Amino acid sequence: MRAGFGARLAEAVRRRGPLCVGIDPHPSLLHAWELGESPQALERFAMTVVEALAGRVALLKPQSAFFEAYGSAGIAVLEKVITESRQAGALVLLDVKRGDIGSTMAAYAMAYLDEHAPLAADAITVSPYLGYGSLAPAIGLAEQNGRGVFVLARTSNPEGVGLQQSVHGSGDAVGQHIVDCAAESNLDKEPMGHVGVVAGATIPAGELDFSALNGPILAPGLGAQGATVRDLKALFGRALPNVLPTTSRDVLRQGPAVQSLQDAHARIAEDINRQLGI
Ligand SMILES: O=c1ccn([C@@H]2O[C@H](COP(=O)(O)O)[C@@H](O)[C@H]2O)c(=O)[nH]1
Repeated sequence: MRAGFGARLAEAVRRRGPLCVGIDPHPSLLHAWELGESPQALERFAMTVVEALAGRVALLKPQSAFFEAYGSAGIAVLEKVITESRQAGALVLLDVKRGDIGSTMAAYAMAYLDEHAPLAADAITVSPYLGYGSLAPAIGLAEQNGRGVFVLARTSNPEGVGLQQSVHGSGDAVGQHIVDCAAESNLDKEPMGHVGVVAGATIPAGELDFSALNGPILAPGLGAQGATVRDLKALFGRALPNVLPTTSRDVLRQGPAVQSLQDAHARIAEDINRQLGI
């Protein structure tokens, strides 16, 4: 039986470091790489990133939207990205941000977290807007299969502030409430649980308390969205060992040469290690 996602992630980060790289085939990047826009271009782009980084990073994060845009041909490329990244030793966090009523959530769970699903990833992102409880089928199936989920708590985009800082019925801000719900799911799990949260690297320091989380924190927003490695230190404090700093465009812009992608990853990873000691 596969070990729990928390244990698998902790081991991967110990070996390869915490920096997660996103595979976001923006049309503008496909053009910058002189590939044009087609399913073949999508495949060339995505598989170049896999070739460059799947043997080096703990976690790759394909952004599903950019693959879905090409219909079934794009989904076929996404399947290949997931399979080959995992074969090269990277864990795959599929950024699909799914969320629905429980019975439909169960179908999403089967699509991405079941052993035999063509798009099965090591973890997926999920949205708690229909209530944290509605995510139970995904949280349950993930645990059963040694996989994980990352729940949006406080996103990196400026539009998220009003909703995520508003006060929930519990009396806490919505973002903090989600962190606390995830903490409950992770209670007593060693070395940490399989329910992570997403907290943007762009949010103000001190807004969220992660002390009880006992799970991973995905921190997007580095680089293209303006956050710096230095921001992470103030923002996450003692929770830093659980943080997975994440960047997509900052690395992808350096392509198409495999070596340039690897150099960009190494530069940011070194900066994280030097400044944060993680
Ligand atoms: O709060 C969030 C949640 C997810 N994302 C995703 O991460 C990447 C960021 O890409 P960059 O090029 O490094 O800006 C992208 O796929 C987003 O959908 C996020 O940015 N913020």
